[in-house]
Amino acid sequence: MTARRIGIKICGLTKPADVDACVRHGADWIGLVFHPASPRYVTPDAAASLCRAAPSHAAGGPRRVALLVKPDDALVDAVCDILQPDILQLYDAPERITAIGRRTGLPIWAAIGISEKSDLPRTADTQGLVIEAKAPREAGRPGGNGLTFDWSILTGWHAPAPWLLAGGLTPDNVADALRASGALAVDVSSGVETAPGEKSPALIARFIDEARRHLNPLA
Ligand SMILES: O=C(O)c1ccccc1N[C@@H]1O[C@H](COP(=O)(O)O)[C@@H](O)[C@H]1O
Repeated sequence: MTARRIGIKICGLTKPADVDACVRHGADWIGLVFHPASPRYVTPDAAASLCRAAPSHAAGGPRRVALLVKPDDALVDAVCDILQPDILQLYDAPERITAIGRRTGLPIWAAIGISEKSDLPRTADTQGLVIEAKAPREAGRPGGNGLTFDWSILTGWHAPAPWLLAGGLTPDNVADALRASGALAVDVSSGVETAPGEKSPALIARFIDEARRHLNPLA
C-alpha cells in the first residue's frame, strides 16, 4: 500500500516564526501576500528578508509563492527581482495572467472564485489553479476571507490543470474537505491564525498534521 502525500501551502506569512513553523513541519509552499488591502501584506523587501531564514527549494525548503492581485508591471518586476519567487499566484483577468506569465517566465497559478458548478474552469493556460470560495463584494479582497464553498460542487469536475483547494480551511475541517473534494493539495491562510494576519505556529503544525494524516490511515 502506498500513501499519497497531500501538498500543503500556508499563505500570508508575516513573521520569522511563521516561516520557521512551515519549514519545520514540511509545508510544500509558503505564500507571501503583496496586496496592500490584506492584513498579511508584506513589501518585497520584507518578504525577501523573511524568506532568507528558510532553505531554498533546491536545498529542501518550501517553494515561495508570491500572491498578487491585479499587479502592475512595476510590482511584478520588484517582487521577482527582490524575492525571486518560485511561483506566482495571480488574481487577474485571463489575458493579463498570460501576459505576466510571459513577462516573468515563472510558473503561474490562477486563482478562481467558485460559488456554483458553472464557475469551475474547463480549460487552463496556467500551470496550476487555486480553487477557492468566491469573495463577496463587501470583503474588499478576492481571497483570504476564511470562507468555504460547497465542496460537492467539485464532484465530477475534470480539472484542466493541477489544483489546490482553498477557502476557509482549518485544522478541524481539512480532512473532511479533502474527502469531499478529492483535492490533492490544500492552501490555508485565515484558518491557521488567531486574528487576521496573526499566524499561529501551533495551528500551522496541526493543519499540516491533519491534512497529511487524511490519506494515511496507518499514521
Ligand atoms: O490572504 C489574503 O489576505 C489574500 C488577499 C488577497 C487575495 C487572496 C488572499 N489569500 C488567499 O485566499 C485563499 C483562501 O484564504 P483563507 O484560507 O480562506 O483565508 C488562499 O489561497 C490564500 O492564499
